[in-house]
Order: sequence, then C-alpha cells, then structure tokens
Amino acid sequence: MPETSGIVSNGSASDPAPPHDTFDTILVLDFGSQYTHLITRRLRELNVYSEMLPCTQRLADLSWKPKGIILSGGPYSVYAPDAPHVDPEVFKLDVPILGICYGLQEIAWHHGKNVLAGEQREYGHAAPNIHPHGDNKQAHVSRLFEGLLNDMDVWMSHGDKLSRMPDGFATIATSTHSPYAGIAHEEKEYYGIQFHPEVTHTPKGGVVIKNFAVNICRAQQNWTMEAFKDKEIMRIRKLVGEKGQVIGAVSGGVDSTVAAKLMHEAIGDRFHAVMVDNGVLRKDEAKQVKKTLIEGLCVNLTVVDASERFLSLLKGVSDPEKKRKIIGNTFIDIFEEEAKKIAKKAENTPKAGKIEYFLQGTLYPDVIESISFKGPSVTIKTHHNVGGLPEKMNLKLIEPLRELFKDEVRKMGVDLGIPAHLVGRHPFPGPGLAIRIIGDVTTEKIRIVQEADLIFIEEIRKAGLYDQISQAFAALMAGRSVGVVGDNRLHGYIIALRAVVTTDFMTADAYEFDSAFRKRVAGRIGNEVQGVVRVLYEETSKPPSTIEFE
Ligand SMILES: Nc1ncnc2c1ncn2[C@@H]1O[C@H](COP(=O)(O)OP(=O)(O)OP(=O)(O)O)[C@@H](O)[C@H]1O
Ligand SMILES: O=c1[nH]c(=O)c2[nH+]cn([C@@H]3O[C@H](COP(=O)(O)O)[C@@H](O)[C@H]3O)c2[nH]1
Ligand SMILES: NC(=O)CC[C@H](N)C(=O)O
Ligand SMILES: [Mg+2]
Repeated sequence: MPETSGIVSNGSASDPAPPHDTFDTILVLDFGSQYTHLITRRLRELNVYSEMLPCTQRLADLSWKPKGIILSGGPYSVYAPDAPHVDPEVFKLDVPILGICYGLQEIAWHHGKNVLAGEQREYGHAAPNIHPHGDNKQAHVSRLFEGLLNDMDVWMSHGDKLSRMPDGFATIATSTHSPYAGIAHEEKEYYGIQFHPEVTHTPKGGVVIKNFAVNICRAQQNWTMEAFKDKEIMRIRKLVGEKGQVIGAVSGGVDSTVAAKLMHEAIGDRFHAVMVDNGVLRKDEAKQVKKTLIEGLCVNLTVVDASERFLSLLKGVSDPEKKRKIIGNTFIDIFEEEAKKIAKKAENTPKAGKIEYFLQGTLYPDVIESISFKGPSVTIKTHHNVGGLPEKMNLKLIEPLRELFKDEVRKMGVDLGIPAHLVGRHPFPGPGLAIRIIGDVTTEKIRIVQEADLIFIEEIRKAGLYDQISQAFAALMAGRSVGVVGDNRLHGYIIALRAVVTTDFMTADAYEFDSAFRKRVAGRIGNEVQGVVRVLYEETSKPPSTIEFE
C-alpha cells in the first residue's frame, strides 16, 4: 500500500497534517483481540481521537507521539515462545499505558515475566472490588476507577493470570477468580485491568476509559466529526495542491458518495467521479446515481455504460469466484481507460494539472483485517477489488474515511449535506446482481431479480422497516420449478428474499417479518414479476451462511 494511502499513514513528506498531528491521540496497539476496534470506538465517543496499529509497531517508525497507549487483549499467552510483544521502547516513552487483559499480562511480563496459566478460566460477568491503595493514611481509590463503586459489573475473558505483583505496582481491584483484576504503578501511570472495559457487557467501562484518556493522559476532547471533516478537507487540499486532479470510483453507495462529496468540497471540479454501469446494478440505479451526484451534490460524474461488455464476459459463467474476478478485472480496465481520457482532456486546461490520486471510500472495518498483525484471514469471497487499480495506473491512494465506521461515515454524510435517505441506504456489493443470480447470468434473470428486489424494498419502506434492517435484497435461485399460471403450466424461476440485521456485517441474523408482510410480498412478486412461480424466505444466520447468496 502506498505511503500516502490514508490518514493512518505515519506521515509521509507529502502528507501535510494527518489527524494525529492536530488532535491529541491515544495509540491503541492491537494484539489481535476481537474487541480492539471497540477501544478506538469508545475513545471517539468521548471525542478523543485514537489510532490503532499492530502490537509489533516499532516506535522508531512512528513520526508522532501519542498522549497515551492502550495495549489490547489478544488470544495468545504472553509466556508462549511465539507470543507477540510490544517494542520495549513503549515503556521508555514516558506516557501513560493501560493494558487490557493480554495487555495487562504484557505489562506484567515486561516487569518480571510473572504470568502463568491459571487453574480456572474466567469467562463472562464478574463484579470486582475496587481497592484503595497508597500508604495507610492516604489510601485512595486509583485514578483509573474514579467515580466507580464496588461490585461494578464487568466482563472477563481470560485463562492466564499474574503469579505475583510486578515491582512498584499495587492492587487496585480484585475479583473472586482474579486477585489482580486491576493493578497500577501510579508514578509511572501504568495501569492494567483483567476485564474488558470496551465491551457493552461492561456497562461502566466507558468511565474507566475516560478516566484513563482524559484524566490520566490529559487528552483533549476535541475530536468531533465536524472538526474532523473540516480538517480532512484542508488536508486533502494541501495534499493535492492547487492544480492536482483526483479520480475516484463511485457506486452510489454510502461510502463512495460521502468520499466523493468530501473530495468535491475540497477540490471542486478537479475531482472526477466515475460510475460504471456493469449491467448488474439494481433497476434504474445508474440513472438515479447520476441524478443524485450531478444534480443533488454537484459532483463531476461520468457514467460509463459498459453493461454489454460485462454481460458478454459473464455469458455462460456460473462459478461465483469467476464472476467476481471477471467483474473486478473489467472494473480495473475501465477505470484505467477513463483516467487516460480525463488526463488527455486536462492537457488543454490551464487550471488543472495531472491526475495523481485515486479516491477510495475504504472504511475502518476494511482496514482492521489487513493491519492486524495476524495478517489477513482466509478468503471466503474475493471482494471485487479496485485496490489493484492505483498500482497499475501509478496513482496514489486517498482514503479519507479510513478511520471511520459506517455509522460515523453516515454522520459525516449528513454533515456534508447529503440527504438522509442516501446516507441510510443498505450496502450493495460491487459485483452486484451477478452474485445474486445463482448460475449463469442472462438478461432475463437480471430483469427478474431487479423487479423482485424493487417490490421487496418498496414493501419494506412502506412498512417503515427499512432503517431497522441492515441489508435486504432478492436473489434468483438455480434451477426452475413448476407453477400454474392462468390454467397453464409454467416452468418458472424461484426468487429468494433475504433481510439481515447486523452491526458489522461479519455476523448477521435474519430479520423476522410477520406473516402478513411475507404473504403480501410473495403475492406481489408472484403476480407482478413475469416468469416467477415461487418465492422463498431465507433465514439462516451468518455464520454458517454469508449475507450474499452465491
Ligand atoms: N458500479 C460501480 N462503479 C464504480 N465504482 C464502483 C462500482 N461499484 C463499486 N464501486 C467501487 O467499489 C467501492 C467498494 O464498494 P462498496 O459497495 O464496498 O462501497 P460503496 O458502494 O461506496 O458503499 P456501500 O457499502 O454502501 O454499498 C466503492 O466505494 C466504489 O469505489
Ligand atoms: O463492495 C462489495 N464488494 C464485494 O465484492 C462484496 N461481496 C459482499 N459484499 C458485501 O459485504 C457484506 C458481507 O457479505 P457476505 O456475508 O456475503 O460476505 C454484505 O453487505 C455484502 O453485500 C461486497 N461488497
Ligand atoms: N482476552 C485476552 O486478552 C486473553 C489473554 C490471554 N490469552 C488469557 O487467556 O488470559
Ligand atoms: Mg456498494
């Protein structure tokens, strides 16, 4: 990934003022816990800016100084030969450190290798006792637990424990199974807790995180979406320069629309959005996106109608991975062609220079996997990938949303004046209906799935359910089934409907419609979509299923 790829870069020469230079920043070092991203989340809810980096981050490579460091939990045992450890320089930086679970054990390990496997694992709820510490006359509750009472409800998930207290540390909390549920070295401002304050199962966890970040690290609470947005616009302006041009792929989805609007605010018409009609979009999507982006948001947009090109390449292809690769590669070819055309046009305009950057709407969850020190996990599905593009075209990436979660991006969208119905849209995958049609893709099948999808979404909106559902769509099943239409036999198609509720799209539950709703939609699709004889509802959760159908 190029150095300038986004705002988590450690600050390259061409990267004027990344947020960690402008906002007090808490550095979260990730040991691979499932909850690490929640720590950054909780901090931002406090208006404290934070960045997450792999636990193996070398401090010498960091161009900025954090206000404090949080060491996350992780699945390893610190005493195992291959266990990950932080750069020892972390302990020479003279900033407060909070260790959570593995992080606590890592602090202890660094101070005397005193961690071992416990006899009893501790999963779930616990109610630790908060201990006053200090000498007898001046015993006080640790600053980490200020404002908290005993028997606070916390969530634990560990099997290892400290064998003894590291030198200079004191116990600040105990629980039935954890004599070292909380430890502190108040002079050095090092704190360790065995429980997870970042999860919602620890209701007062936010207070612990606030005590650490605001009271102990003295981080200013000035990170707001508004301030972030304004600073990001300034940063992009400086980065791109007075004449630089930027190209970006937009789909009409939330992420690329917000990124495009932000880029337009920053550099106006020197930003060129390109939307590809790949023939497998939802009904009238290309027309609608054009209207929204050009008329509604004044963004400079070219819609490339490449539907015939895509459909001829997809002809006879049934394997979903092959479909994804064909679509991904053709996307890349088309953007490359468009970038050349735009560059050629710009040759004659004195106000604009060459195209140097490529805009992507990458979000934080997309990044977590790739920056976790464990490295990317196995490929379940090849996500259509515009990431191959900048390298091939010699462009540098700009990813202004790289630090944000979807709901934060939606908030930024609203701040940028994008209408709520657009920022609230359900996600739609780049390979589109091609992966919602099982088997080969034909124009007839595309028509059927588009019409069924339109009815399903229309009814969901009418019932006022759209915002309660994270993603809903129609898919077309393989094979045919016999129906009877107007006294005739019809060997027709089968539509499946899927609606899920999820926060991060990594796991999901089926949304439960009432039977009147289900009958109404099935009835409408059967009657109105020619060729359909059967409508099924799919209710498997993810896992074991996935959200898309292929
Ligand atoms: N038809 C398309 N034309 C141009 N670019 C596309 C198209 N489909 C997808 N992309 C690009 O792929 C990126 C990833 O797609 P993805 O669906 O994850 O995001 P999105 O469409 O912006 O938002 P959402 O997740 O809400 O659908 C988009 O941000 C966009 O850059
Ligand atoms: O832009 C995208 N390009 C893709 O190739 C792609 N594949 C799946 N998805 C979306 O990702 C989420 C999780 O989907 P799955 O459970 O099917 O993996 C769901 O929201 C899917 O719609 C994609 N989005
Ligand atoms: N959640 C964690 O960080 C667990 C840490 C360590 N693996 C333990 O079992 O104690
Ligand atoms: Mg999309």
